[in-house]
Amino acid sequence: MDDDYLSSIFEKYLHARKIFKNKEVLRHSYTPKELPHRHKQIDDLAHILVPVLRGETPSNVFVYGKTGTGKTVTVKFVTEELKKISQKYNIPVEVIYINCEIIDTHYRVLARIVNHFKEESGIEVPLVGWPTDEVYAKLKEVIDAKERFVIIVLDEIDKLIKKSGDDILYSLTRINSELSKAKVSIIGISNDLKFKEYLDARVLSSLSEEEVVFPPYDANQLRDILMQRAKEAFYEGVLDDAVVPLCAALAAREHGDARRALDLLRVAGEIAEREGASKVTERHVWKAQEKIEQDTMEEVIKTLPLHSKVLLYAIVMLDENGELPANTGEVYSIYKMLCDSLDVEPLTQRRVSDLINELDMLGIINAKVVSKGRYGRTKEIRLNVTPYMVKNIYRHDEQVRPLLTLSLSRQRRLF
Ligand SMILES: Nc1ncnc2c1ncn2[C@@H]1O[C@H](COP(=O)(O)OP(=O)(O)OP(=O)(O)O)[C@@H](O)[C@H]1O
Repeated sequence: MDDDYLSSIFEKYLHARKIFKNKEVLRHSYTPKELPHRHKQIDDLAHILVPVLRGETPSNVFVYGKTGTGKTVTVKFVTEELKKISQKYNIPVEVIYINCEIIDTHYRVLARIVNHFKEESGIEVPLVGWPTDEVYAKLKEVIDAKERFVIIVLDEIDKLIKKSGDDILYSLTRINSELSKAKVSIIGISNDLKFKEYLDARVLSSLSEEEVVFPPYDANQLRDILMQRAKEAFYEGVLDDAVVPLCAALAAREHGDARRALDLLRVAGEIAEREGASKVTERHVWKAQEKIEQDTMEEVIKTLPLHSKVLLYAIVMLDENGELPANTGEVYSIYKMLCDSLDVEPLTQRRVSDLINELDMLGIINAKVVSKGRYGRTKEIRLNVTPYMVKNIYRHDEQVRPLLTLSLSRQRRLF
């Protein structure tokens, strides 16, 4: 790269029209002051929590709806307001927000609650090491130190239950009978309704004393949400008229996900900025869509289990050798060779056939069943991502990195 090239990049940036006035407004962590199209849910939650202001314990609530429907932001919005108003009237309310995707064990949830009060109690539980019973006893002690309401928000509660079972909910939903001064209420949030099956019937009924449902947004609603955020995020006149409706329409297709809509708008702006463009146009939105899809796919591939990664690499090798579409048997024989070179025990062909279906469902490959007349039916397997993408991911993955040095013809000669 020479000096001229670099200085031309700087010049371009310097003279480019500014796109973002405040990009933070489009980030997931930003809580907007208004939440269009969530009045009903805000109202429902407010009515469920209002007993606090009269000195009564609110019911537990189960909040559910698909991803990006505004559950977290609405619960935070309502509980923040509740805190403000309770302070005004000197009613002691503590809200403890716990993201169970990160804090995902019984022990860690209890520790997080105890540590919320550490300044007041002087007690801090380490991240590991204490017997769980002892942490629970401390939790009761610190919570019950005074008369107050404690609202515990368990966001992504399904992750906690799947990983650690429902003991934690069993304890927390019964805790009020063991306290003398404080009162505890739980707000559980989830985008996965199936997790209810993992719950004991009594736990489920006390968690869902009240339920608040968040339906997906439609394209018009997403447009309003984006418009409101776009006004603060972009300079005036920078967004082409078609940009917001297109972001809204694309995200509405993805089960009405406001997070996706905001990401599309932000990434489209970033792409326009990088190009030195003076306006964000539909073309930038389409590019943003492509980039987000690629990033999501990369994330999915990164988190595949080992055997699926090996299997995918067998398909990549066949693709690079011009041998796709292939059938399950052909893919299986390469997969076995690759397992051998990694020193891992291969799975059976039947199990691998299931993994092929899973990769197909994830959109990484295409496995179409075709009829071969009297020879029965077989699968035609094709790759849906580029070999380049897969190799790039595997380069940073110790377990499968050795596969990158193998060549198909050499492997075949060896076996
Ligand atoms: N009505 C709304 N008005 C403004 N912004 C919204 C609205 N609904 C959602 N958002 C924004 O969309 C993004 C996703 O919302 P949120 O995190 O609350 O979704 P969620 O339902 O909790 O999703 P998940 O189940 O994936 O956690 C956030 O950036 C949030 O600020």
